[in-house]
Amino acid sequence: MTGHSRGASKPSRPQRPHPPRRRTGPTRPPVEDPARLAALETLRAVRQRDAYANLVLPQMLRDRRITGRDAALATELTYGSARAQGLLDAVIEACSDRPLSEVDGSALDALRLGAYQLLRTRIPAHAAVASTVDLVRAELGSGIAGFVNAVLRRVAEQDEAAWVDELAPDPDTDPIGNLAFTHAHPRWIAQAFAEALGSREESLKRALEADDARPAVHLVARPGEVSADELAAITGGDVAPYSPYGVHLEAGAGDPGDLEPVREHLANVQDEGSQLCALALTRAPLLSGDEEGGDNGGTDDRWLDLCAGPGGKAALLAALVGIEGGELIAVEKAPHRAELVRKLTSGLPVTVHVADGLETDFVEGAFDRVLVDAPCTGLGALRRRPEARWRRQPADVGTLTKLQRELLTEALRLVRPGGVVAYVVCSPHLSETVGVVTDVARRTEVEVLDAREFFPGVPDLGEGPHVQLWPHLHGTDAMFCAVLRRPV
Ligand SMILES: C[S@@+](CC[C@H](N)C(=O)[O-])C[C@H]1O[C@@H](n2cnc3c(N)ncnc32)[C@H](O)[C@@H]1O
Repeated sequence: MTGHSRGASKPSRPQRPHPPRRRTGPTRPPVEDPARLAALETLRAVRQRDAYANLVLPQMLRDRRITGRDAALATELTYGSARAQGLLDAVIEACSDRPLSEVDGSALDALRLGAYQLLRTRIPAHAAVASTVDLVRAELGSGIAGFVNAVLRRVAEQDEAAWVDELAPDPDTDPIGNLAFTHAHPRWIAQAFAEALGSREESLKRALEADDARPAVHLVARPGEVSADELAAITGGDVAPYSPYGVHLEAGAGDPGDLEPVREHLANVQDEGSQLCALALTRAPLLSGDEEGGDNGGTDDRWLDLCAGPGGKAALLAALVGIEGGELIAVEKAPHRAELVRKLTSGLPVTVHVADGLETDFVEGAFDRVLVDAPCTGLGALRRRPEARWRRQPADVGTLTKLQRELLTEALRLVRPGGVVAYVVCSPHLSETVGVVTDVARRTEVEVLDAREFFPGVPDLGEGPHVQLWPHLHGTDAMFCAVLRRPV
């Protein structure tokens, strides 16, 4: 994250007349430090092989039998360091005698881990520096350990607020850049949020803050099997505010995959926003396709999920259509993700097709309701995918919007006259949301419904007709949902 400093030149190294602030605390931690080692190795996997921290770390913790406080510490340090990477890198670079591009990758992982502890945790500075340097010495040798020690000591000379003050773009001339830096987001993402929010700075600040916080885990109770009240009682969670099937668990409440209702397929892990978007598809009124049918709706028993993997929404939709004796067809292009759909929907009336949604054998008008939960940048779920914000690039948007438009157009061909299509993305980026829907609606004969009607009880839905959810307003991922009906 270079280019965040106020001037064109690199900021001069801070020269502190006073001794560092945080020099107290426990003595050096033991070299045996499974939590930090797991964090360091996960950060390395993320950097070297584009791994996902939230898949690598839980597996590593299980394999190494790291539990309790150590597991909590490893999780906090890994996800926190991955999330704050751009901010940490700017500080590290300001404290280093060489550009980041010349720093050994493994040393950089360790520096991020150390800087995160210094700037964003209550771990005493001495312990943060010493434990990181010990790891580096053991793994990379004394030479690099000396470099890491020197940089981290400089990082420790001031707190996060002071570093932000020194390194962030000027709030008067670049308010979005300043907020992006402060809340550890790439500038282009903060810009995309600002455009979706209508450029109100206070909203952007709240959106970025919420995006930077550790999210609660949400569960969905399987309709017809268990109620949200029962699921909340079993798991110790709270009934969700908007989804009738939702339950919120406390942030950091352990691995939800270990919960009995999840193991027994009575519940899945699913963000409440995803639940609401799937439910919106089921709530939109159909029109009859026959000439005399008026608005009695006609058939409503064949639903399609055109981009189903890994299957969260498919499971909810299938449970609901199954109650009325209908079925869900789930299409997924990636075979391994289609397998996840099969697992997640076992016992439900679902047929899974491994196919490209643009090239299926289905005849035109074969379905009553179609969900297009299109591949997207995922900018709406950054809080759940720690490293994603630094991996995504602005160029990804153009490739994705082309596919999104094609999938939505195909969904409108596959739905019957009078049937409905929900277009959903986990992103607030206007190109992926309003841009796609507006473009397709201009080329296709379609009725754009006011999607807000299908989110009953949910506040702050703006002027419509589409719905954009936000972490800071709704406690959900930033899901977007448009509902379109094919004219009869
Ligand atoms: C946003 S995810 C869907 C999430 C899913 N609906 C859920 O709730 O679990 C998009 C999925 O579309 C799949 N996909 C991408 N291109 C596709 C295509 N052309 N046809 C069908 N599926 C596709 C991706 O592999 C990915 O699994």
